[in-house]
Amino acid sequence: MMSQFQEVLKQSGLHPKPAGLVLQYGTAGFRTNAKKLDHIMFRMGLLATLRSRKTKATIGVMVTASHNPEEDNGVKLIDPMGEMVTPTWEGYATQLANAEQEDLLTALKDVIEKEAIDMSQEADVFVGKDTRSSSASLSQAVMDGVSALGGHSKDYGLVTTPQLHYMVCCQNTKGKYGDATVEGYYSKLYQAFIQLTKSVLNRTDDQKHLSVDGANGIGALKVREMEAHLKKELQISLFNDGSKGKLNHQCGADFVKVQQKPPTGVEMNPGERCCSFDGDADRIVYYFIDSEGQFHLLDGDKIATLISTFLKELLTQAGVDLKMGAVQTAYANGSSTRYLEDTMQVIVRCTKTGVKHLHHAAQEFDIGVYFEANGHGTVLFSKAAEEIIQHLAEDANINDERKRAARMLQNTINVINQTVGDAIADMLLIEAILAIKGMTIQQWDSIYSDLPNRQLKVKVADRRVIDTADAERRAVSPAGLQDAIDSLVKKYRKARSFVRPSGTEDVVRVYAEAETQESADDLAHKVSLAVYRLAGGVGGEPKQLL
Ligand SMILES: CC(=O)N[C@H]1[C@@H](OP(=O)(O)O)O[C@H](CO)[C@@H](O)[C@@H]1O
Ligand SMILES: [Mg+2]
Repeated sequence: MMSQFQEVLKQSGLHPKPAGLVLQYGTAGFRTNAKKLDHIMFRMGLLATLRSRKTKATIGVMVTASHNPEEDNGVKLIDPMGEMVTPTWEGYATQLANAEQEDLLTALKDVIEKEAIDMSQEADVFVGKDTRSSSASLSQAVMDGVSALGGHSKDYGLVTTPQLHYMVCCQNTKGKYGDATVEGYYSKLYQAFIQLTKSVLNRTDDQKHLSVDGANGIGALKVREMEAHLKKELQISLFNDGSKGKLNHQCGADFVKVQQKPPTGVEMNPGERCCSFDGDADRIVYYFIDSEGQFHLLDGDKIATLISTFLKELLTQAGVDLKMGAVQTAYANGSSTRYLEDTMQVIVRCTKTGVKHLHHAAQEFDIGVYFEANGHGTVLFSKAAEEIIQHLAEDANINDERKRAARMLQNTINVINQTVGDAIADMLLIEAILAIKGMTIQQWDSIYSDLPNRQLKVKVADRRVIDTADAERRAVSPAGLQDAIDSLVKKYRKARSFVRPSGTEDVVRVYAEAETQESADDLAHKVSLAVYRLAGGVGGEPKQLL
């Protein structure tokens, strides 16, 4: 044990912390300019090793900054079942990250003591990285941290974030969830996809075709890898594959969602289905242009609706009574919530932003469909629900329709990545649903109409002055801000607006929706001004959108 600490001391000198630098484990781990992250990575290697000893299971560490610029990087920890690391340990991550060089051992020993960790336990850590130029050396720093504390690391190299979550879950369930290899991942997903679509006759090449914007990131590489398996049942045209463009630059799911326009680098013909991944392939959005050249976005809300409709129909056909719910955040378009609740009669929950909150809420249902509006989401099936479905699929005494539906539910379970939102898995499920329902993207889009909306950012001196309640839908501080928002919202029809400090960027986010785009833009702008004035805005006043 003594020698482990000496090793940490020695090794940490090679990954020194810049004095005074303070970073926080936020919504999606640590995320900032890559140059500031070497010590963080080393220390997260240390922490993952402790977490592995504590849980007696394999822990994952993913090096990525998702949709953020190529110059940035980040790191997130994955718990044994493939879920985000538990909040207490996020706190340890922050403590460890911010300990000055000379205090590192004390901070480390503090965690060991608080958690009563047996340092003689084995420790295993799976490490993955995205395609950023800084990712190679940063993931090496993670592995240096693991080995300094006597843990074993396995380097998966270039993988998507959801692939690494999947590996961790497979490993800790001893293969019950699948094989902990990239090959195992593809084979599980594509077999389920082929099973789902095999009964659909006469699909034309047009129906099988999908354009994918890989955001010049890891998702593009992985789509290429998987393509061969799909046996032409899905014919992908891949754009922004990383061969020339810059990661996430004018492309990718976040760009398309926030800008509400097509990415650069994608050839689009009217009516053709297109989708965009983000930089670590845990988000997906769909879109198309119509014959008038107008752009239509099908975001996480539309995806959640499509999947919920499909599952509800299958449950009815299979004749099983399982409690299904949908989980959204305040960013969900009001029309989607109304459609799910009123038309589909599905229970809808609203949580704070951040996948861990949605994931947690979705676990309350037999079948929980959760999606952030930005396209991050998946479906969770309770163990009981999986068992009921499996029994039904194998039951010799039920009619063909019920059996067919039960088998489809089974294949849906297999195609989806239940550990975390997964662009590739979600894409396969969506493509299968559209094929089975014989639906075009236009038909999908017309299930309900989005309310026009706008997202803006405001820079303030300290975004922590904004405190929110009611799943971030109301600002409780600073004084007067919520009143100001309320009186602005009243001036527009079908309007809603809220503000919250971002957990990944040093900004306050403003969201507004209303009956017309002009009203949504105007409301978002006026709320931005209120934030600027009441919450310590810096730089120039927010300008009216042109
Ligand atoms: C409005 C929005 O899209 N916010 C995103 C963004 O979080 P912020 O806390 O809003 O910066 O990044 C998170 C991590 O990727 C994602 O979970 C979340 O949905
Ligand atoms: Mg991402």
